[in-house]
Amino acid sequence: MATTLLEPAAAERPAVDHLRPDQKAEVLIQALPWLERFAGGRVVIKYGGHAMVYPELQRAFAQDVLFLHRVGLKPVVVHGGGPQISRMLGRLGMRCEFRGGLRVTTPEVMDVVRMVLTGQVQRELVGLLNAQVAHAVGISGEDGGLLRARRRCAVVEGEEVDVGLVGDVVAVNPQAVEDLLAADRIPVISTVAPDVADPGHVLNVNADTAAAALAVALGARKLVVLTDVEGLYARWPDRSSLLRQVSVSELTALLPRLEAGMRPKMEACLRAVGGGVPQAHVIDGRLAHSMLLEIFTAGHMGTMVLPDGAA
Ligand SMILES: Nc1ncnc2c1ncn2[C@@H]1O[C@H](COP(=O)(O)OP(=O)(O)O)[C@@H](O)[C@H]1O
Ligand SMILES: CC(=O)N[C@@H](CCC(=O)OP(=O)(O)O)C(=O)O
Repeated sequence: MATTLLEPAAAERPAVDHLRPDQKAEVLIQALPWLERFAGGRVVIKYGGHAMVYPELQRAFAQDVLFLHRVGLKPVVVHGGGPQISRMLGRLGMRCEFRGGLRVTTPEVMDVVRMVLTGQVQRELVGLLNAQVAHAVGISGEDGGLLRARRRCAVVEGEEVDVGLVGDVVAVNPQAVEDLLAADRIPVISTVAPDVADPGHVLNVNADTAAAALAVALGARKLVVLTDVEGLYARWPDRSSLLRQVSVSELTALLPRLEAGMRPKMEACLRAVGGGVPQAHVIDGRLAHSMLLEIFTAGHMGTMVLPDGAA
């Protein structure tokens, strides 16, 4: 019989079968308060390119999103694809450069970014989510006026550096996403956005940044950012310095010392929590089902960013 995303083959179940019946029941009982707390709530999930490299992790991610949807939450997926864009640039013999965590984006690179994000990564993700029941619908920041962006610089050693056609989100019109949520769909969003200063052209928006702007505009209960580390380390790469919880003020103080990829992520968490999202999390996408564990169990995963005074 064909295996579906929600119903794995019996051979794939031993991870649960080693539990005693009372332990299995306990897992279900413990999830109940979290199911109640987040029922009907919107959760914006940023699925990073590094977290989607292995097929079994992609499958676990899809199962988690479908689980959230099935139990009555409203998941909204914002996907990255940095490694996938870099691979395509390499295949095309084009230059690939990052400054301050942002890709240096020439007009030629922008064509590749748009093609890979909306034409490849988004398509594959929607296909994966729709393998069993077709709830997922892919859209990009260009569709229905969803995102508008303005060109921004990167900050390298305190200096502003031009990175070309890179944008920061300055306006969100969430109506297209609202329509999909009202129809019980799972929106899957690529982060290419028209330039407010030049609407005929598009800008490359970091997916963390876009996820934060969308979480605020949608009134999300949580922003969950999946990446390829356990969370935020206070003294990277010292693995004993993982921060389980950090306040907005603490993170603001830490931000100038953060390197490359982690900087846009933590800026995004600050933006989300500063904009009224109660919690933002950076969790390990290499751990299968980390998102379910984060949302439905006590003792959260990764790093949680909270407003000042909420700890
Ligand atoms: N303080 C830090 N804590 C954790 N990771 C860090 C830190 N500083 C830099 N990093 C790097 O940031 C990377 C995550 O960012 P990135 O590669 O852009 O991921 P993604 O593709 O998920 O957006 C980690 O793999 C790690 O190498
Ligand atoms: C401006 C900028 O850097 N844009 C990113 C967009 C994709 C992204 O953010 O992907 P991840 O989440 O996988 O890193 C890029 O071109 O790689």
